[in-house]
Amino acid sequence: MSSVKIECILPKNCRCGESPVWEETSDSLLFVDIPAKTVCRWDSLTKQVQQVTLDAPVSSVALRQSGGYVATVGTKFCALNWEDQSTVVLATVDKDKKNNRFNDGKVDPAGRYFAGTMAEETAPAVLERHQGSLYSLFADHHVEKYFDQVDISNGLDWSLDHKIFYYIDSLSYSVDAFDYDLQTGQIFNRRSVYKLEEEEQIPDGMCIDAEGKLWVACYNGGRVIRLDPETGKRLQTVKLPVDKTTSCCFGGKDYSEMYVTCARDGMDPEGLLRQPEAGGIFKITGLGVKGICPYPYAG
Ligand SMILES: O=C(O)[C@H](O)[C@@H](O)[C@H](O)[C@H](O)CO
Ligand SMILES: [Zn+2]
Repeated sequence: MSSVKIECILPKNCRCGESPVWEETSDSLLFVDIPAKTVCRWDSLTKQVQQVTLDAPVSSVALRQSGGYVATVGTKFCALNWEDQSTVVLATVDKDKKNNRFNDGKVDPAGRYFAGTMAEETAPAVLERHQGSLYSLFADHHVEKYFDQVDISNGLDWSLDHKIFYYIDSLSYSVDAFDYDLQTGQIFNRRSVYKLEEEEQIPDGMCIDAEGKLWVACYNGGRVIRLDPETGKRLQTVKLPVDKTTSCCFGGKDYSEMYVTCARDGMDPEGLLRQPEAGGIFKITGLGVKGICPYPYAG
């Protein structure tokens, strides 16, 4: 029986922490603070955090095969050079939707950078609906659009055999699956694999573990849940001392630790007194299951 331990490893006051990604080569955790327009890198050995501030909300970050990172910034897919803090725009989406921005993004096993958009929120989960779309940036920098009518494009990951794409549109309160063609990057046959229960609140970021089970961060639910996408059953709930848990990834030695981001925005003063670690980065150990390493963008 494993004993689960949860600790705040970085008291960060993120307004909306998101997109945790483990970088093995630097023993670091990358993440973003969306409204603060920052990409952060926490070195697990020195415990130091470095950050780069960009010129628009940055909603996800990913590794890049050729070095440095890629990030979704406003409605642009960008390359990010960490050393000189410069960005290069690789592609722009939603040009006709001035109030839109990207939200969560992740690289597929073939190196395509998937990310979806949403209308800018006036308050957490309050926004003009059906404005978002799901896209991916191929290695040659062309963009494909999969579908529109998305409310809040959020968590995404792929099955271990690369044949299924899992996706969350938060306001559907559902974790969905598509058949996935890794060769072409096409998706087919959408269906729901899990509907959130009321106390689980809003499904946000997601990652898969080495047993093919899904971990979903529940915004306002203060927890991550482990799901079996084959049976549609919840296998485990891990509660955190903060309500606005936004995303999760595996990292650390052998990907045996889970890192969780969360938000402060939308909390009232009383809530912030009760949950002073809101906006910090959390580490969960003792889960007894490992994750898999993140795929780097191929372009
Ligand atoms: O982190 C995200 O994905 C969004 O950008 C956030 O704003 C919240 O999570 C959302 O409001 C809850 O659905
Ligand atoms: Zn999210």
